[in-house]
Amino acid sequence: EQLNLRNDVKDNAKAAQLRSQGNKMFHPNVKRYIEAIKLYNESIAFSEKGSTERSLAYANRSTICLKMHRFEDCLENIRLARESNYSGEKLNQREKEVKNALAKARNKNASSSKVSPDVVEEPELSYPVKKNAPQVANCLELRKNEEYGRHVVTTRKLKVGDVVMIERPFVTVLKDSFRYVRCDFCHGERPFTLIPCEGCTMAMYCSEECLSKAYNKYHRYECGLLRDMWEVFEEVSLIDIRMIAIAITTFDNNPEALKDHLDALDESNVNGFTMDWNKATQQDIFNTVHVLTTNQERRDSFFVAFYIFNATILHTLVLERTELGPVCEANPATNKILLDLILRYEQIVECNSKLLSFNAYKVKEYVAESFAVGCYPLISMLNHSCAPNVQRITLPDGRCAVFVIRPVLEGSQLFDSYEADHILNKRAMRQSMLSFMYSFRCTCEACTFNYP
Ligand SMILES: C[S@@+](CC[C@H](N)C(=O)[O-])C[C@H]1O[C@@H](n2cnc3c(N)ncnc32)[C@H](O)[C@@H]1O
Repeated sequence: EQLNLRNDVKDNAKAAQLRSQGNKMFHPNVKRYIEAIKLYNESIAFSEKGSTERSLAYANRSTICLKMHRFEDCLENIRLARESNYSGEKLNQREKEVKNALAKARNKNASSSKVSPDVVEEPELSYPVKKNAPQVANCLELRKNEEYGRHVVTTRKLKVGDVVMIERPFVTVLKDSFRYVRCDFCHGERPFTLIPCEGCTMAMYCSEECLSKAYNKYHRYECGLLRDMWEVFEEVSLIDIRMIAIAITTFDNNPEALKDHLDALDESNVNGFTMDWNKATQQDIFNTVHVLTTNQERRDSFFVAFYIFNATILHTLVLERTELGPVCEANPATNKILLDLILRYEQIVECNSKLLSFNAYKVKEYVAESFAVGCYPLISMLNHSCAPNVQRITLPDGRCAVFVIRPVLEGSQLFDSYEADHILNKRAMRQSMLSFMYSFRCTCEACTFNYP
């Protein structure tokens, strides 16, 4: 009650309010079209299916598309508005206008010899791949010791610019500011044509295909919880619930099968560097995430209590609002495993999640802007240094490439930076952040010699 938890429901009045805010941004004296599009999208997400509000928001979005010469997108919005029972005449005129403009643009393109498609160069691994793990160069090995736990070592000398890992994320969640700009499933930037989930106000998709893939892969278990979880705990809890959802769908939506699998799993035998990814099932891949470090034994009891508190709320909501409720009620052992997993993944996310970023152009310089948070099974094996020798770069499709940024000697460990590079942060601040979030005291060269 104190957290003011409530079901996420469509709300046409709120949709109308958001659309009118969008209209203010669209006004000829303001012309902040992207802000307007975001507000129209939020209005679409809040509106009920087939409602006047939804049709008006699509119609307004079509106006912006026309203004921005996005003719195909404009036609798509006209189609969506009509599908939502748009009743006015305005769209007929707009459709004519846009079809003419489109025909002209096509004629112009046909007569122009200059066709310059955007060619994006994709990085490739700089060395032959591991036979069992094509996402990793064959010179990388996973080792384990007292000081660092599991860590990644190179068996050959590496030079600056080498690419040694390119990995797909196991799970990702959009950051708030991109919720009404990017597809919640593929994260493609499609603000002009997003369509909403009909069950919640938090997820929009670039296509029916992504909507249905997301639903089957995880959204059916998170749909009713996302808004509350986001309002109370922000992104971390959203990845947590998404990981639980993926775990359950991986076992054919059967939590009992997941429980049996976990009961039989020997965690000490799971090693993503030696596993055969060419033949790996979804369950094998799930195992590599399930065994990521939680640091639970190193955490202060205050934090463990905090995680338990969060997990209890999430668990209660899952029981109340998803189809897992009756299953858990009938089987206390499954209920317990669900709570254990929520608590475990909350902590896994805390110390293993990475930002997915793109290069944004802001006031005369490019800066890395993060649009999502994700978890990568093998990249999670990289330990931290405030003077790292590798750097992660997000590729357009969400894969993460690991580049060497300082020469690395044969037999040395690869070190990533957990957003605590000595160039950007003072030692005291880095150390307190690392100890708070990752439960270790950093003894890297930058900390030892107090690099400026
Ligand atoms: C993303 S995991 C890295 C892999 C981890 N060593 C393992 O065994 O799973 C992050 C955790 O590794 C440990 N870690 C990372 N960098 C470290 C370092 N420089 N020194 C000691 N421990 C470190 C901390 O426990 C941290 O929370």
